[in-house]
Amino acid sequence: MTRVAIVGVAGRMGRTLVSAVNQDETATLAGGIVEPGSSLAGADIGELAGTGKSGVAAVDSLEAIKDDFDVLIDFTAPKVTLANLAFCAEHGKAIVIGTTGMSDDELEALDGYRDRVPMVFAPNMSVGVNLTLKLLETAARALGDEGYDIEVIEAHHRHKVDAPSGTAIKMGEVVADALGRTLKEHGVFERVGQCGPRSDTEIGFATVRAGDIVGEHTVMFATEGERIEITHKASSRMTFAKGAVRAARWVSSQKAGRFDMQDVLGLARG
Ligand SMILES: NC(=O)C1=CN([C@@H]2O[C@H](COP(=O)(O)OP(=O)(O)OC[C@H]3O[C@@H](n4cnc5c(N)ncnc54)[C@H](OP(=O)(O)O)[C@@H]3O)[C@@H](O)[C@H]2O)C=CC1
Ligand SMILES: O=C(O)C1=N[C@H](C(=O)O)C[C@H](O)C1
Repeated sequence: MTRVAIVGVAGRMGRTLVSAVNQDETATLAGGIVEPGSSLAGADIGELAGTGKSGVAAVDSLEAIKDDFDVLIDFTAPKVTLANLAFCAEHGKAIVIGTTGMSDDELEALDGYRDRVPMVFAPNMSVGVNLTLKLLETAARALGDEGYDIEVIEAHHRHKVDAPSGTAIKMGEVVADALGRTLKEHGVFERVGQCGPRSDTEIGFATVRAGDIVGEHTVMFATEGERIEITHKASSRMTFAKGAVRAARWVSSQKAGRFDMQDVLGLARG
């Protein structure tokens, strides 16, 4: 049994994760953490998630449950995640990180833990998106140098705080990498006013924020006379949560290292 604790347990993903751990026979709910000082500390995390009483009370510090869990699942915010990584390094815990929107400095700080913590870090834990990344690599290799313009379009709910989504950036990186380009040089994240025609090699990003959209991503390869669109649509957060629980199980038997969902799913390059 993998003993799992969930940070941000009252959040959209936190509540879905409680439900996903409950449905998994190989994982057990060992703790739920809310923000320090939160009025939800002490509440039953099953009741918070709407799945019924679990007998596990939310706490507002990891210290309080440090002996109770093996793997932390963290879908919160960059600064919170980095603090939790430091805790995991100090206490010999593994971690699954779904948090997106990290700056370059924050990503560098996260990477600094790769020799001290077994971690899975992925902007999207769904099986479908991770397979889509493979399809994109193939499409980019076949089309990218043949005069096809590449654009990444994503849509999410009105509450999302980072843009473009971590998944959109990852999709852009996969395509750029397959073509020997970088997003630093070729990514175009804003077009407004007299911005001129697109260049042949740029990879453009467009963002929609509206209503309750769970998460949709399209990569478009367009040329004179045709376009190909590769689209993934998530209709339930459960797809991310199930992936995260699968990652928790997988990472619990790994040594220190930075892994992603391609490793968990056996899709990584050989
Ligand atoms: N990798 C993937 O597959 C996916 C990644 N995500 C990413 O996960 C992250 C969270 O998304 P979502 O669940 O929608 O966001 P929410 O805002 O709903 O949830 C975040 C939760 O973290 C809590 N929190 C903030 N600070 C702390 C702290 N110090 N200790 C404990 N809890 C804390 C927040 O509490 P409060 O509200 O009180 O501030 C909130 O409940 C985002 O970065 C999102 O992009 C989302 C879906 C899938
Ligand atoms: O914030 C979300 O909701 C999501 N965030 C992730 C991202 O930024 O890519 C993954 C998913 O699309 C939902």
